[in-house]
Amino acid sequence: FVLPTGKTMPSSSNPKINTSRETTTSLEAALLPSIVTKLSPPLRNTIVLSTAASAVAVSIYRSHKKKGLPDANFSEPLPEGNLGCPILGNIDFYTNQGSVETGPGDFFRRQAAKAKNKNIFRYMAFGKPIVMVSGMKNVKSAFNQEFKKIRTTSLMTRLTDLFGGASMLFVNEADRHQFMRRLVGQSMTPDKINLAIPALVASATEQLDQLTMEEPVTMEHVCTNFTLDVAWRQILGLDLKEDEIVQFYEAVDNWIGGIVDLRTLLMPSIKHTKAGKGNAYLVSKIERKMDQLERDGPDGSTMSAMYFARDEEDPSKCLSRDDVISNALLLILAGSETAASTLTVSALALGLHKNVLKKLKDEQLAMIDKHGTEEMTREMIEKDCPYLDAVIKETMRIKPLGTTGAMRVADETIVVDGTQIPKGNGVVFNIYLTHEGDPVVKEDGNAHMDIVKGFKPERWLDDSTKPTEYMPFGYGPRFCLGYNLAMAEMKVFLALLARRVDFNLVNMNQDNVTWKKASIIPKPEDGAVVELASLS
Ligand code: HEM
Repeated sequence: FVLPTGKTMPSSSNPKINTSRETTTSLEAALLPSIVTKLSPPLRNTIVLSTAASAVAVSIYRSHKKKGLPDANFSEPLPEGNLGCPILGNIDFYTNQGSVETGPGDFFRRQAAKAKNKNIFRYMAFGKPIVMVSGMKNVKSAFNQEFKKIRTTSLMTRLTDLFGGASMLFVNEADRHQFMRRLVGQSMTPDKINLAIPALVASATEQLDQLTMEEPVTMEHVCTNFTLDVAWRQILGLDLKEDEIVQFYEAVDNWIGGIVDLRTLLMPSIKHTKAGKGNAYLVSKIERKMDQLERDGPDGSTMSAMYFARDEEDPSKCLSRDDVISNALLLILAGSETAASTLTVSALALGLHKNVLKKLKDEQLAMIDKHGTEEMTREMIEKDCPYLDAVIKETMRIKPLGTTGAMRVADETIVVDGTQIPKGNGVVFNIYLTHEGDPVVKEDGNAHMDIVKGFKPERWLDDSTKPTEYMPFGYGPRFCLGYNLAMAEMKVFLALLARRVDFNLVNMNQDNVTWKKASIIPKPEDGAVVELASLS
């Protein structure tokens, strides 16, 4: 918008221009009404700049308004929902995402509470109207269109940069996505998980051995260290020395911290952010591991299974180095924080409900009676620990993913629950709102979603009380690929925890549970600080 002032046009080049005002150029003269050209340069520039800025604002406003319009080819109405400011959208999406009362995702719960149909409503963020879909019927209807009419979007390119853009999460072609899932999935079959159980037991034991009765223990740290241990040992197959382990933890922490921090998305370049540096560290570790695998051949790690995987449909096909890097990053991100947070919430729930901890311990004692202390296989955990399974399911029912899964965009207009989601709109699911609507568990004032009043693992042990509106691992073609590993990892940890310790919460009690405002899966505000009452 800066005007080229101070230059004199030669009068011969355009005789019509009044050259008596030295600072008037042909461009200005052509663009401005003659009265404006007679004004002094500062005033003239102010008017021109304001006019230009207003024109740009009006054009952005109009284009955003257009984005919120229905598809005229469809008769269904748009879902309800206030899109906020036409340019910035719902400001509190950025400023008021979570609350200490319920954790992340509070923005969506407030929006849902305002809508008549809380299972489908609109909001606006990142300059795009987004439709939030909840309830299994609606989720199935929308997300069965994955790859056909909706796809994940690189709307937030910063995120794809941080994730590794070649991972399966950002692949939008059905065949290529299936190919990646087949190959990466070869490392996650029940048989492979069974082989990984000793490594999971070793990782859990390593963390539990460090517990002490001398001072309070923050369970979030213990659970995070456990899942990170699984990440470097089992997923990446690294052999880290003590000081390198600390470096690894820090890198993952900075990297994931950047992904959940909206400010990272606004940076012009992520390279020099903490998140970018964490990402670069991990990529270098993965690169070196691939060199080692190439040199020394396969080992028992998830990385090795991915690196050497051949497609059973066409054995000449394998994952490229970039594919392996991006998917290894995805596994660390998808697998570490999610499982660590869920375990931390389980620890909180066990501290709040000592009767549940007692039942869990009794089940483990029976397991020891039957199999001894040394042996643990996937089959044993599956067959002999129904209560352990119920505790984890109940934790994930009450505190699933706080916000949404990956953002999708509608490539074509789709119809869900009698409303239209116009082409170009964002589409996301909400797991919390889906669980909240379950008819079997619905109780007065939604107490069933309260970790104090509603945490009842027993509901999972009887078919008549089992929730059916339940999707903690997502839905459809993108259903969590790490489901088997996640369940095994969490079960091994909680089984060993219940065998070895009894504990009391230090800061929280039945009247006082608070949550961190921002995280992928909700976490107690203090990280579940406990005092050990016994340790073996
Ligand atoms: C408590 C633990 C976990 C929870 C709650 C969880 C939840 C989810 C959810 C909700 C999705 C679907 C996202 C979407 O559709 O937008 C997903 C996808 C995925 N998860 Fe998990 N997950 C967990 C653990 C893991 C683990 C341990 C791994 C692997 C090490 C893993 C790997 C993946 C992958 C690769 C995808 C993407 C699949 C695709 O795009 O096809 N997850 N997970």
